[in-house]
Amino acid sequence: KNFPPGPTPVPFFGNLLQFNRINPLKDFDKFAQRYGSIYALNIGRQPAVVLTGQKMIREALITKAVEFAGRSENMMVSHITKSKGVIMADYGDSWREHRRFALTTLRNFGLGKRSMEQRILEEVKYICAHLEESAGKSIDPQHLYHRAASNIIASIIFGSRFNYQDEYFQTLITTMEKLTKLVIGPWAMLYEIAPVLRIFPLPFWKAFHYFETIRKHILKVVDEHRKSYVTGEPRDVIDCYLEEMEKRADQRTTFNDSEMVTLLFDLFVAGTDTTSNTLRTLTLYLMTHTHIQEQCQREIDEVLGAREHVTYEDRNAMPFVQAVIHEGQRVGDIVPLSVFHTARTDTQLQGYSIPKGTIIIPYLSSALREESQWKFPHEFNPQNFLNEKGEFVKPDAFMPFSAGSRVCLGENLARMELFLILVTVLRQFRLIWPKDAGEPDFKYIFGGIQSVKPYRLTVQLRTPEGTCETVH
Ligand code: HEM
Repeated sequence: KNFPPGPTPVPFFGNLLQFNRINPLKDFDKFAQRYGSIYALNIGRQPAVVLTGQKMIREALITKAVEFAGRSENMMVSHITKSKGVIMADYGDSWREHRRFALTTLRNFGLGKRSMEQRILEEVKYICAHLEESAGKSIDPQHLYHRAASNIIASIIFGSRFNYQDEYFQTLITTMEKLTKLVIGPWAMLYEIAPVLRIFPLPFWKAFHYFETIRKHILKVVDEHRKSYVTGEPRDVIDCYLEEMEKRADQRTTFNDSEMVTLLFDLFVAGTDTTSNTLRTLTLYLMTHTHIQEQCQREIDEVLGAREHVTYEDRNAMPFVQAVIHEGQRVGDIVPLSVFHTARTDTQLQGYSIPKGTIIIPYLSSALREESQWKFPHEFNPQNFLNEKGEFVKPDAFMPFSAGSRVCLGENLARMELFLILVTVLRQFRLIWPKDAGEPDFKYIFGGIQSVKPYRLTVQLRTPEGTCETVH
């Protein structure tokens, strides 16, 4: 009663068949035009509410943050992770304590001697070395960015980066990729809408097996850490977690090995494709908008001069580069439907009744290209983030990290990575759309984490002295 309006569902599938499987976002827009900024859907038998536009999303996720901060227990991924860790953990003590722990630890000073910035800059050297080797040839930057983003997380979690050919690293990454594909694919959907199928050996069983492989991999590293860690001298997130467990040993605590494994898994999964897909989108736009690329390079050269490294602090002196990165995130639209929330209690939104347990879908893309909020909603234009004085400004509708109490906890790390990687790469290389590559395609492959289609890139060293430090 008094539930928001929406398209009529059919038995078993709900409204799922009314969405285009290749790109359902147009259908989300179509329903918003018909029913307004809040409308109802059925995902199978599960009632859901879609929030469209920055005002509606903010009202639910910020003004009523606690009411809408739940997570569903009925998704395949929550069954695989047993709702532990952070991403799929329901609102409660364990989620709160682990979120707080992760946020504190990810801050610069939480990880011992090597700061976050140093860890990122170390990885940037490898990116540049790879690009330098490829100068003049055309390459697909997908793997390079993906491995770099995974390695930054690996260095934070495990204490060291991996050689790109390392067998352990390869297995971990490929198993995670296979698992991610399954949990956001059609088999997961079937698992969720037809529980009766769960007993049959269908491909979704593989997802549980993959998680088990990852769990064992991570536990092996945790055991090694247990033997070598020194209290008061944490090298990485694992050491910090072990220390926290020791501190809490006498109290009732939610900290234990299986929560730790899922938290590490969460950080790895959430921090890899998101950042690397954003870098791919930005690279594509910079290659094909050379005047914007050159303006970034002029600003970078002016601010850095002969200095060896960029620092994160430099962003304050680079409003244009900042605007370009934010614009890349806006058009990149990497997590279009956020991670679904649930209503934790019976509540109200815009005068409608939302019963406890309703799935809440924050349609983040709708805010990122909302016509009333942006000067140029449908084009790649850094002016969206610059005022008339050329200063950097961030409009309220910029919410690629979502908002409220569940807002992405890796936001600062992601922003630091994007800035340090992009500035270093642009300082040393010219990014060129290969002559024989035809017309660039800016269309997306839809997904829980969205990406542009694969493309090829050519790089050229900008100046003779702009070579990278050699790494072995
Ligand atoms: C450009 C990069 C990134 C984007 C666009 C992004 C976006 C998001 C979004 C939209 C959510 C869902 C928030 C919600 O439920 O409302 C999220 C959650 C999360 N992200 Fe990110 N993310 C990025 C990078 C990262 C990185 C680098 C990490 C880890 C180090 C990370 C860790 C997480 C975690 C743990 C959550 C779950 C938070 C919770 O449920 O309390 N993300 N992210």
